[in-house]
Amino acid sequence: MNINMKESVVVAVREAPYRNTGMQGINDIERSVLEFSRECPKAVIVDGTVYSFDHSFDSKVSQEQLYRTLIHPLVLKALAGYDCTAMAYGQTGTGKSYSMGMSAERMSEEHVGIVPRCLKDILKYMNINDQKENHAAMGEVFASFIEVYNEKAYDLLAVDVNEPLTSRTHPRFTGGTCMPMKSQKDLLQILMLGTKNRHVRATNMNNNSSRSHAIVTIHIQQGFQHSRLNIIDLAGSESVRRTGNEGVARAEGVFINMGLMGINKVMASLSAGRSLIPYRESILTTVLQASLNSQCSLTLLVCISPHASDLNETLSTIRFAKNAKQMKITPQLSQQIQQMQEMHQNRSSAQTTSNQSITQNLGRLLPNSVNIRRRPPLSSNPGARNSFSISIPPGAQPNSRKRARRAQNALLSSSDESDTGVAPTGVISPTVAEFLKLKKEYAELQRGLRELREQRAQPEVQAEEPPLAAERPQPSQLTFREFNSDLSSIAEEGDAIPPPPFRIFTSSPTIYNNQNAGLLRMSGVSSAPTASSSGAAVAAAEPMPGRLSTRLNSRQAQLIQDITNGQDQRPLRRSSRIASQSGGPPTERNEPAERTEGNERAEGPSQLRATSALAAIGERFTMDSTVGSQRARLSKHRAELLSLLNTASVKDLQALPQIGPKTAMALIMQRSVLGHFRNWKQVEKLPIWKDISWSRFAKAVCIEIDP
Ligand SMILES: Nc1ncnc2c1ncn2[C@@H]1O[C@H](COP(=O)(O)OP(=O)(O)OP(=O)(O)O)[C@@H](O)[C@H]1O
Repeated sequence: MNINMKESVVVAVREAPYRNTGMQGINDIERSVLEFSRECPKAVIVDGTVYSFDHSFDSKVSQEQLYRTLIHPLVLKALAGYDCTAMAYGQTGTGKSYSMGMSAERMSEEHVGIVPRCLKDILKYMNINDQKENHAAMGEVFASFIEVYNEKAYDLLAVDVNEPLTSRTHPRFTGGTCMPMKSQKDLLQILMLGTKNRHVRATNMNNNSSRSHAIVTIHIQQGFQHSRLNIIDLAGSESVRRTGNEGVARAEGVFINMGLMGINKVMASLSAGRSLIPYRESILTTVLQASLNSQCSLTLLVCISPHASDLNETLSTIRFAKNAKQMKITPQLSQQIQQMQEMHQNRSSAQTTSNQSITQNLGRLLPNSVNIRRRPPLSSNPGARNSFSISIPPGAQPNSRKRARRAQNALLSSSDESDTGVAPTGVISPTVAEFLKLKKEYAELQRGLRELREQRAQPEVQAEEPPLAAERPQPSQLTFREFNSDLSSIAEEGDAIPPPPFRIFTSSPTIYNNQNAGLLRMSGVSSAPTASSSGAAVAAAEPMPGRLSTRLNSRQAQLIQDITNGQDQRPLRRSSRIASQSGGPPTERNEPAERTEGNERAEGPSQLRATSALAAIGERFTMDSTVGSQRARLSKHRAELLSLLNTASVKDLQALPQIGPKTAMALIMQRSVLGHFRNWKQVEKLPIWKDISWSRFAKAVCIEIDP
């Protein structure tokens, strides 16, 4: 098959089948306003006027035929490293969700839609299967599922789906949870999870009308190359008069139309070849910035109704399709990939001078004022990759700093020897089943905490009951216990802690996530001019299951404190004081912490997590106990603290004693290079500790005590 990689916009129309009128269950017998002619297979005749597109499909077209003709070329492009988008647009009830295959319902093969078919082909082409040791695999595939509902974006795979990723007040979008895909079953599971959480409602026009715009993104990672296939099911444009919606449904309709209008404006600007595209006018376009831009191949499927009563909407949809065709898009491999390819070539062509060529390549990116120098490999870690550093003069302009940082990230990823391999080291990809298990545990934990709070809120009832901790094992406590026994056993094996198990693709090269900075930069909203700062990105990726362990620990700390200490006012360490000032443990997402005078310093859940973990540390070491249990507690503590070090952001790290901004930054950089810290010995040998700073730190966080 010949694929034109440079073909920019492909537009196709699909006729919807007749829908039931709802009047005594008789089929609609209106005359169809659509005609399709054999002589002109790419055209559709709407009420006598001919409109030509790249493809036109009547209502008899099968799902397979639609996929093969329209989407399969896009899949091949995505596999070749191009970012691609398939988008369905049209009036409500015309079969957009059906075509896209967003549903996880069991259905016969003939009804399976675009998303599962795409994934099936991608997995097939990349030789990926769910066998444990899959050496033949040519890369990795991940999928995320996001919806935009009422001008807020939600991660449908997040631990807490009610927490918006972005809203009018917080418009930064950094992408959603990415789950590894090894089989169709994995996809089915995330579709089930996503569609269960997605907003749908019965309206006059559709029994199962999507009230949100949904985006499934399939990330394809092949060595240093990362491309995305975005599959977008837009909610149907609707006329409030015809749908007869009232109240919430009516408001939803307004938001749906607002998002669609935003897309129209973006498309008009791209058609006019303007450099300033109004992505910020709606949350939908903010989220779609990575999928709807001048470099991303677009295939638009417009679904139109054959009913005469829908003629106005059909004509409006046709106009939309015509405008889309005018868009000036030049699909190209992202600059990042080009750079990486260039570097790769340089490296393989001259092995001995490889580092020089990387430096030279990067040198071109950098302003003259910024110097690159190469550091020797970390002697303590035999597997450590060569590390580089870029020194930025204090007076450098903000732009120079930005470019330097970008180059530093590229440098880090290029110095990663795994960049030509399948996966970056230090990242474990959990299965969907593992994720669901974690999610269930988290739900149990929340329930347990809720029950606990309720009981604490009723002291008189509680007084009649036996003490809570001794009497009734809460589901959350059980979870904690299991979780801790895992941690302890890991700790006993030499403090080895698994790295954060989940990978989040974010829009910006956040220091937090830059284990493979090149990869991260290419994902999410790749070229967002308002790329988020590391802190913001961490906050936006908050429901990141990879940091669930830290969340569990802080919850645990709270639970233990609640049960054992009650209102105990023992003096705490500095960090613990911060925790207590900040109003204690993190609150649940839907119940923001009350802002009191004292807790103003606690700036976010991640900060709270770090500080409350420290509170737990303080508590743990002031309690009397036997030597044996102290030893167990110490290994648990060391393991937990190491886990914190492996997951915390720059800001979180600064909550630890003896860690200032510079050390925090250096720790994060080292973590990025190494993948993760395997044990405390490795941390101790890092070149970041000056003179006696390590021993001070170790003393302050109680990890050097040998019980
Ligand atoms: N080509 C088709 N073949 C068989 N059934 C179809 C076809 N197109 C749509 N349907 C059916 O029509 C109904 C409405 O379709 P769907 O929910 O996909 O519409 P929609 O455009 O996504 O609507 P909304 O925008 O309100 O979400 C569904 O029951 C779907 O199964």
